[in-house]
Amino acid sequence: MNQDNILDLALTRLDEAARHLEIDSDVLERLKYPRETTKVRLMIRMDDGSRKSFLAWRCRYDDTRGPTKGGIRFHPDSTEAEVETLAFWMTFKCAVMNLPYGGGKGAVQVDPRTLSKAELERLSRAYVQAFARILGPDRDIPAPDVYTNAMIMGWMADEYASIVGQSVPAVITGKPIALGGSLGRDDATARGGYYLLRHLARELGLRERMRVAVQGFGNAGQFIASLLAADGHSIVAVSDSRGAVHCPDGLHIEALLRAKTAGKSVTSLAGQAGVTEVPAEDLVTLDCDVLVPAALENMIHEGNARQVRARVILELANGPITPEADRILTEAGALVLPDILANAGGVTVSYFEWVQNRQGFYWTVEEVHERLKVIMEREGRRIWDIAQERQVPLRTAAYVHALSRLASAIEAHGTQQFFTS
Ligand SMILES: NC(=O)c1ccc[n+]([C@@H]2O[C@H](COP(=O)([O-])OP(=O)(O)OC[C@H]3O[C@@H](n4cnc5c(N)ncnc54)[C@H](O)[C@@H]3O)[C@@H](O)[C@H]2O)c1
Repeated sequence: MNQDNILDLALTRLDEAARHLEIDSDVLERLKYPRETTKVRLMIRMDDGSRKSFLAWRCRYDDTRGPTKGGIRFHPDSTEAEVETLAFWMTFKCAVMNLPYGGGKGAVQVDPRTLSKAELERLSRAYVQAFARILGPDRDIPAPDVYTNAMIMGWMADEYASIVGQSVPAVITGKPIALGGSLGRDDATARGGYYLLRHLARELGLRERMRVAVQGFGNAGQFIASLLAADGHSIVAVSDSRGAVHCPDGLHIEALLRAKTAGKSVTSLAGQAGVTEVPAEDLVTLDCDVLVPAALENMIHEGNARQVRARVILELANGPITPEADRILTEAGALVLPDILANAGGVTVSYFEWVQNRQGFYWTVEEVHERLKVIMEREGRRIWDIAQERQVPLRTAAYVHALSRLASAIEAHGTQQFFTS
């Protein structure tokens, strides 16, 4: 995702939502641009004694509803435009879920697989040193994203504590449990999507035993497959970067998980009873009731959208459907549960972690699940109702819902009408 116009493309969602609401022009002026994007060059010592530099960014897109919140990605293709687009999405995701946060995002342009563990630690600490004046539990709160994890968050929290001279666990979420992480954070994204799907199953016209295809068998993909399989649904296909496997009677999830734990591809199951290997790109076109994109951006595009046979798509990945593909799917009658709602379970449990850190009082996993369920069902229902009332796709309804919350917060500071009347 490194085209220069990706933020412009993302902003078309804002314009579309604005057409359904009567909002002050101040609101759009505020939301059309990121509040601040800081770019730095991080310099670290490599294991061989040399020094190497890496570009890094932190964007705080909008903080009207609270401190900015969003992950840090370590990826060789990261760009400033991508960071700003992801921060824009976070602004809307937090508003959809009514979390008291604005949206932010960060990135380092690096392939972390080329670094040793010690170099990775130095890079993570250098990121916090560079951005410490922007970060803070009431200012900007990072979390993991692509190729960053709980250990990296632990190093970052530790570095922040040394800079400010005290432990401040609420400055970063997605930490290891031993350092103040929340129970239930590991499967939160998938679990949120699972609660949403279960809650709206009747309205979505889903049958009691669904056939599900999952694209991307990583964190989000493995957990959603396990949760749905445990309820008796059939996972008919899964894919990873190396290929896909298909079994119309349902794949054996435990065997797939074992293969991944052993470092093998899902395709290693091919050849077992009824299991065939198919090219990874064919997964989205297979016959199923629910398609779950849980890999990367732009996987469903103009070139394959017409072949999608699923009637319901649960977007666990961020931005897996291009705007053209979205139009094709909507015209064909597919129902897309959009990313800013469907994968918001992750940031919601991050919010729970921040709350627990600030209270110094920790919840059981059952409490985390119950609170997540309540929020997913409440906001999912509201978005379903908006879509029905206004006869718009669920994605537009989610943006309308978020924009009305953002507009109320921005307008509460006084609108043009207030100052001129
Ligand atoms: N993990 C979270 O909490 C979280 C929260 C919100 C959104 N998301 C989004 O969900 C998506 C997946 O995140 P994750 O944390 O599960 O990442 P991950 O790295 O654990 O898993 C990604 C999976 O996608 C597979 N993949 C890569 N290219 C593929 C291809 N061409 N075809 C099929 N599979 C391919 C990889 O092999 C891997 O199995 C991303 O878009 C991420 O932004 C994740």
